[in-house]
Amino acid sequence: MSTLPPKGFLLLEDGTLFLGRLVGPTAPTVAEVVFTTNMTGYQEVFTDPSYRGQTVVLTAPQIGNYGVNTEDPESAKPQVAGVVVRELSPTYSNWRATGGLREWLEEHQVPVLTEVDTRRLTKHLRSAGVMRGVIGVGDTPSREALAVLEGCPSMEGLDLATVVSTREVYSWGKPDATYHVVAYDYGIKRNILRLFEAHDCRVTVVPSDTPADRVLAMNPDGVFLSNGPGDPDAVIYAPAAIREIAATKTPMFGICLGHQLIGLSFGARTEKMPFGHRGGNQPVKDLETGKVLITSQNHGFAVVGSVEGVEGAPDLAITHVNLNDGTVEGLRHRTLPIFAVQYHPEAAPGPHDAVPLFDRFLEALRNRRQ
Ligand SMILES: NC(=O)CC[C@H](N)C(=O)O
Repeated sequence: MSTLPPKGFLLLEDGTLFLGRLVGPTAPTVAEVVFTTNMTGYQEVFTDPSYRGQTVVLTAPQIGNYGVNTEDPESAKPQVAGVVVRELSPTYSNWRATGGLREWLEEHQVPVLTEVDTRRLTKHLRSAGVMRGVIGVGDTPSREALAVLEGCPSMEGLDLATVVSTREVYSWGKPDATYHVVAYDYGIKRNILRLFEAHDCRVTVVPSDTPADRVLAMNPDGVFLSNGPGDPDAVIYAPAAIREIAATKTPMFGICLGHQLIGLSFGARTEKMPFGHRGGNQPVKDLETGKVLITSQNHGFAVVGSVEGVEGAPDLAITHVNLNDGTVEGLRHRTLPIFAVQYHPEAAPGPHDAVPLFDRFLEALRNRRQ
């Protein structure tokens, strides 16, 4: 018989308190509290480095029923600060499972606040905006928890990409692949690397602050700018390197944080969104074909612009917009072989509607060789 976990709480910075039961470490854990509407793919969400510095609320009412496995992680370990759920499944069943979610999160010391009214919490974050929150043990926040909450920096202005990036250069894919891509790692997800491999590319993954001349010396067919956590505007060294590579007409492709950095490199601004887009069913319109894609997303910042264009960046054209709120979801350079999307064509988790974008990048690599 397992004993009931102790009582626990989530206190938001606006004073709203949510009660539940706490599984895992009991020391106060503070982070930005965001919600995702993904129904499945919790292991991919928890291991996505873009979630660094965030506590994730899952709107799906039961999490963990298919366990965890060794194939789905998007990085070596969970990256989230904390997890908030309605129900943490007490059991799991799946042919791929190698263990339970609860045990896996406990092993990695990630606190889970369970038995929370996640519907009320999500509605609150939707109307008040995402904000910092502290998870702790008991049903009244201790003075220590309040102090920790007070000391938590805002996500705005925070460079987390540099923190999660690889320290060393490494290779992915078959050495005899046709194309060579250099990927800037701002918090890269493994499924992006798997998809490059499946598209006949070998990838050299480099630290986020690698100078442009070092990247160009690797003689890449194309350069990829990865997803990643934190405020894009705080990755201050990235735009200069991106502009230097762009000037050589090397094809470039950016996803999520990479998309935002391309925007910033050519004069655009980024801004924090009220509650972001996180989930597997965000409708995006491709303005060039008129087609609507259902996309996987995870971002809290966006490039400022609309269907009319990107503010401050006349060299960039808008290629995609979000149909829920009209925000910018895709960009391309008007004269250079550079394009980027705010959403996640690599899915993991989520729909595969946008996977053909990898073919588009491949086409740019092919064209360059001709
Ligand atoms: N998934 C990502 O790359 C997220 C980008 C950025 N950290 C944001 O929140 O908007």
